[in-house]
Amino acid sequence: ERLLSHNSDGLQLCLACRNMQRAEATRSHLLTSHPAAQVDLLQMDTSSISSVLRAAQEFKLRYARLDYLYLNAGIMPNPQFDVKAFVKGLFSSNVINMFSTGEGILTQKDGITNDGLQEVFATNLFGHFLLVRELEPVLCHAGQTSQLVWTSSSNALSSTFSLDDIQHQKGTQPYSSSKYATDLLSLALNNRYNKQGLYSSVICPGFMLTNMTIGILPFYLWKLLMPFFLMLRIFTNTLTLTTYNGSEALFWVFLQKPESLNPFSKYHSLTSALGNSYTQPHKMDINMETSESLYEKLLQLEKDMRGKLKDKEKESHHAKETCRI
Ligand SMILES: NC(=O)C1=CN([C@@H]2O[C@H](COP(=O)(O)OP(=O)(O)OC[C@H]3O[C@@H](n4cnc5c(N)ncnc54)[C@H](OP(=O)(O)O)[C@@H]3O)[C@@H](O)[C@H]2O)C=CC1
Ligand SMILES: CC(C)CCC[C@@H](C)[C@H]1CC[C@H]2C3=C(CC[C@]12C)[C@@]1(C)CCC(=O)C[C@@H]1CC3
Repeated sequence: ERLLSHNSDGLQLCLACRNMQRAEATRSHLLTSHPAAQVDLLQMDTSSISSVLRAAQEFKLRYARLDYLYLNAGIMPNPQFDVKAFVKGLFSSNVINMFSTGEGILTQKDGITNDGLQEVFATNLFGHFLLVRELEPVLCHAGQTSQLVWTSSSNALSSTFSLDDIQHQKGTQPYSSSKYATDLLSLALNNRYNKQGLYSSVICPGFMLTNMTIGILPFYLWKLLMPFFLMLRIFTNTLTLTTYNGSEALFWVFLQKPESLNPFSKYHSLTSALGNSYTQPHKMDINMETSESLYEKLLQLEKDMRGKLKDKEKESHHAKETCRI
């Protein structure tokens, strides 16, 4: 919506969504305020390898070029709020950090996808990684730049991520781990693709009340807490609260020259106590060595998963042939 308000003439949007009914509703909403806008839809479920491959194929048939790819889809399933850790945090010197990152007070219950991957990892990271790899021909063009924009989080914590368990099978903070892996992956992509004109940046929308976070507490409690959160903005500017404020950095990045952005920075949407939104970079807690190791592991996993998919296709082809005989 913000992109269209800025430039609805020259912009062609393609919304890649898992739920076509919701996608249609979004498209209608955008067309109501911007009747001349070009808004296309594409069905894609980032948690499913075959869906991502199909969507990428379809995209390449429809379009010759992709200038901006917003990698925003994300889940935080079954969030559990640790009241004890929260109360302890309230009386510690870490209290502001707790409200801006959610560190130490949230855990999740992860699931397994049909491909056999951890659901949070597959949805938040691996599906997007595959998509970027598949869309390389439309993203990399001589003499032109393209940009990947990842929605990461202030909850991306190195303590929750391990190179020995990139899917976070063993822990209880898959969300945080997937977001830290996002930061690492963006750096590795810059390292590999900048020469071909493809740049990657990471943003953090701050804390917003959305479908993802609303279930953490009962709805009436959020309502009651709203004045408290607005007051807290005096101490931390990370409480963006609305999606409009949260999208500030996503929009800001669109306006920048990709070459001018720092691959080690995360661009934060922030909102001041007076309600003004702005974007500020913060250095990420990442290094090139870990980022390259993660990239190698993702490439290996991609190879394994493609192998499995081929075997499945062969099996079903064989079953069909046997049926015919
Ligand atoms: N809310 C917050 O405070 C923060 C959010 N973020 C990040 O912002 C991003 C947006 O989240 P937010 O707006 O808060 O939450 P929402 O749940 O409102 O949005 C998440 C979006 O991702 C889509 N999505 C989820 N899973 C899949 C999938 N498998 N395939 C395709 N699309 C999928 C959802 O589709 P559908 O409509 O079908 O559900 C939805 O549109 C996420 O990456 C999140 O991690 C980061 C920091 C803070
Ligand atoms: C008075 C209390 C009951 C208030 C509790 C508030 C917390 C539930 C929230 C405070 C900071 C929030 C936060 C997130 C979730 C909800 C809080 C912990 C995120 C972890 C959501 C997902 C993200 O990507 C980052 C957010 C950081 C802040």
